[in-house]
Amino acid sequence: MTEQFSQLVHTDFQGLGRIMGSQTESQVPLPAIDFSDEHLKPGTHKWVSTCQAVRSAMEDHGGFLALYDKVDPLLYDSVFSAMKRLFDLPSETKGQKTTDKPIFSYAAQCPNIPLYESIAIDNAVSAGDCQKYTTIMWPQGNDHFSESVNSYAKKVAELDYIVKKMVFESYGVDNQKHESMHASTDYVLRCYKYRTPLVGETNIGVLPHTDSGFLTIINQRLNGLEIKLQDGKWFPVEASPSMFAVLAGEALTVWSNDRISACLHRVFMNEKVDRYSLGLLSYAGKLMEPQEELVDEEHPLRYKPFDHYGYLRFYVSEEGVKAFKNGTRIKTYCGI
Ligand SMILES: O=C(O)CCC(=O)C(=O)O
Ligand SMILES: [Fe+2]
Repeated sequence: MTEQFSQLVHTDFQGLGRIMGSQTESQVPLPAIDFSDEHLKPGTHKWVSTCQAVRSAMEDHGGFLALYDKVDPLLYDSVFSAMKRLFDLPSETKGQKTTDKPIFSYAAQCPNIPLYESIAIDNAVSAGDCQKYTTIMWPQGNDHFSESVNSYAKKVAELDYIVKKMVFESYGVDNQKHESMHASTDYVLRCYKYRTPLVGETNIGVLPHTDSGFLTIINQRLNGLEIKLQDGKWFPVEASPSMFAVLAGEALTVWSNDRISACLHRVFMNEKVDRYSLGLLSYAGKLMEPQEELVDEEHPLRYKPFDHYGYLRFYVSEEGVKAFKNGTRIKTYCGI
């Protein structure tokens, strides 16, 4: 892992660790929203009611479960077996530089989350970029890897596109703005592996945290992901090929001028086999600001224009780490 990320994970999660321990499992579920219905088309009743459900879940919990059947179970098996082979490569191979963007392309052996390992594939929705990434990891080539990763990322990006279109529409923000943001969105496919704990070792996979992107869409191979609900309880997400946890990241908080808080989530390792999961994260490639439709007397402007990659660089700076400990990272970076 990069030294910077190690420091970030180490210090970040020390502060967050205090949140844990006093919470019990939630009895009220996180809303599950159906995106598999073929009648879910813009303009229909179903579309309008789904937009409302998305907005409510985002405002209440910072996320929801999407039931989405466009990732075929065979593709799900294929991409997770490709991931396993990626993680089986030597650390020096996985740790190679694959992008200039500050997206923490490889993280492992973080002192306070020893089970966690994570790899990021930049712009996985592009067949060419998947191929490029694959050739760095396997100079002899690995078509199974690049093809399954690219097909998977494209399917999940379709869900990301629909969810964002609905969020924009639910707040009365023009669809043109959505299209323009979509055109400059960078998608990163992040793969996670958690080894089983040794005797006496922690079963914490990742301590409670929020993500720095706009949306994160997680699909897990094994249970372990938990989401903090409005009532303060933790909701455990069930693993399934057609169940995706859609989580608001800090960029969505800025976009929404604080109407939507980033989703707090964590991972536990409760099983006796390694856990794999996948997250499609989206970053704004262009400067982004709170939507004017979401600024009024009751909701005065809370953020300055936001440079997403600037934020990722700030994230690992001394000031960023300090702000994180105080729970003010996004505010310190671009708050008014
Ligand atoms: O493994 C998961 O399901 C989520 C991991 C995660 O939240 C993260 O690393 O940001
Ligand atoms: Fe996360």
